[in-house]
Amino acid sequence: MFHTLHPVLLISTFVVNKILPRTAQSSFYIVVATAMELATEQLFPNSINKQVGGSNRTLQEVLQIVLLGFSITCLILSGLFKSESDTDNKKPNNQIKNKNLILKYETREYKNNVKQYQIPVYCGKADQVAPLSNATSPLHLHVEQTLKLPTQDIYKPHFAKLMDDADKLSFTKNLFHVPENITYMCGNSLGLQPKSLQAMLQNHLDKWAHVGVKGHFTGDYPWFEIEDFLVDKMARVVGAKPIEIGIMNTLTSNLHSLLTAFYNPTDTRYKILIEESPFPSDMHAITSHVLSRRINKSPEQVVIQVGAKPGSDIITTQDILDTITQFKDELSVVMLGAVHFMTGQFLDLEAITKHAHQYDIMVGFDCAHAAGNINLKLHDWNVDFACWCTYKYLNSGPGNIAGLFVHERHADASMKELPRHGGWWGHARKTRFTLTNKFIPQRGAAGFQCSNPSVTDCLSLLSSLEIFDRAGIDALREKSVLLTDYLVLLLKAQKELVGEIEILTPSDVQRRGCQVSVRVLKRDMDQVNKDLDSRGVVCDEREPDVIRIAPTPLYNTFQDVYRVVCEITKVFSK
Ligand SMILES: Cc1ncc(COP(=O)(O)O)c(C=O)c1O
Ligand SMILES: Nc1ccccc1C(=O)C[C@H](N)C(=O)O
Repeated sequence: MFHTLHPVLLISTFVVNKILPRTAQSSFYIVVATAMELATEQLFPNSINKQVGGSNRTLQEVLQIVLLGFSITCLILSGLFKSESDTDNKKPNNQIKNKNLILKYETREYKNNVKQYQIPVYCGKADQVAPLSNATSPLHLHVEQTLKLPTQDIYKPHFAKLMDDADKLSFTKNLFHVPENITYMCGNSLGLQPKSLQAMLQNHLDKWAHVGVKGHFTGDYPWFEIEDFLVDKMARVVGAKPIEIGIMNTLTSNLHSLLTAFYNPTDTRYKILIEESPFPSDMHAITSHVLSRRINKSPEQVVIQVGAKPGSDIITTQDILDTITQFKDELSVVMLGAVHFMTGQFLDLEAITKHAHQYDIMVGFDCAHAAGNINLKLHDWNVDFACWCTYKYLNSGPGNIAGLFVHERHADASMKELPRHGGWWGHARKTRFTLTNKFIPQRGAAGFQCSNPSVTDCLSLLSSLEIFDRAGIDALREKSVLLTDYLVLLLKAQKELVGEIEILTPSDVQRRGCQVSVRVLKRDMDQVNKDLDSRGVVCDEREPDVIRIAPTPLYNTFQDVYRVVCEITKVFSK
């Protein structure tokens, strides 16, 4: 049928079908047909009613038949050329369009964040779709779907305010003392003070002043069971069951207790795997165990380290798994930093644990930079043990009491299976005061306690955990992903920063928390940090050349992030 049609008819039909929605096309052809009939009447007024040739039809009737045929042909053809506007009406839900932009989404599951995000896989003008280079982030999705803005607005100054206005968690900032005239981005080192703490501590001091020793068993928070007020809340923050949580000591001393229990060197299995540049305290703890156990091996023979490939700062999961496989018969324990203090890389705890368990290797993590930062699932990921401090993202104050996790499956282990540093607070509560000399540990992580905890420490932690309960760790993580995504996006967009800085932290949101580590390439890092400080931006630095910036969802805003990037840009523009 095609080859009999006039090319003009084909082209005009194609154009009309591309431009008009189907509903408008039929009206268009009827108008064209009527216009042609009217034009014939005007041009040939004398011939219009005459009979054509030998037939008994007038010219007008013949014209009407021809034009009707023309309209029907055009309508048939319209089915062959799909209109852009028609696809708009039946828009598949993985595609978003506005006047200038077409974005196509692909659903990706972020198992560690639980949530499913749709990631834009290409972006461009409707007729020249191009791969999207830097729009692979949940922030873009949030913008398109929640704020209904074109993604290019992300770089405009009013955007940060729009994000803050849309933030369901904006109420939490006011629950903290935020230093005046400062943009504080240092929750990775020390969290801010909850406003509720002062009254809590004052009540505690008043109670102590008024009732003395009776305070152990009286008042709102009887000191004898003070940790009970924290355990459930802490369990929710790190994805654990209450039986798996201990509130005690400090991070490094908890790591020592856990190594005593879980590091069980034998003649053949005595090695410990740790990352190449761990926080020094972790390495000190491990090497001191090698010496104190008198296992007749040097730390060099015991400690295996896995690092990033040359030229990279990031350790690949595959390299960790391969190292475990390589030393599978000699490894006793894998002990890694869940979020690396320097690079901000978040390891795949679940994959590492699963892999090591195949070879009966115990797996533990230092969660100093992960607790309160990432919505951990320590129970579900089957981690054997973990420890963390509470003064960073958990805002309990400098040097405060720490957390410890021991998986439920070890809850009833005997002292022989999991030796614990005995102490009366870890002893079964009912007989704690019978002063028996036989140590019977409490079930679960509580059995790792030694001494009665500092009540001021516990209340300090409680004031922050109450805020976590109000906000919810999943919602906080969701905001954190957007905040940090925004920071990275803005940093990458500043032409003044090109060649001046390099971002170390993984770009994949699954593999990082809120912290972004930036390497200062040409300038003196210490001077850069001082300049930021003088401009009211508080970050921190790690030798030799890294600045750490941690937008913290509890008290940082999108406007804070915008301001920090402006100040960083000014420092590097000098
Ligand atoms: C990863 C890591 N591990 C261990 C520590 C030491 O913690 P603490 O002094 O509370 O024992 C820190 C920070 O101080 C840390 O960042
Ligand atoms: N507790 C401190 C006391 C003084 C100075 C720093 C700290 C830190 O916590 C540093 C942090 N652990 C880090 O990731 O570098």
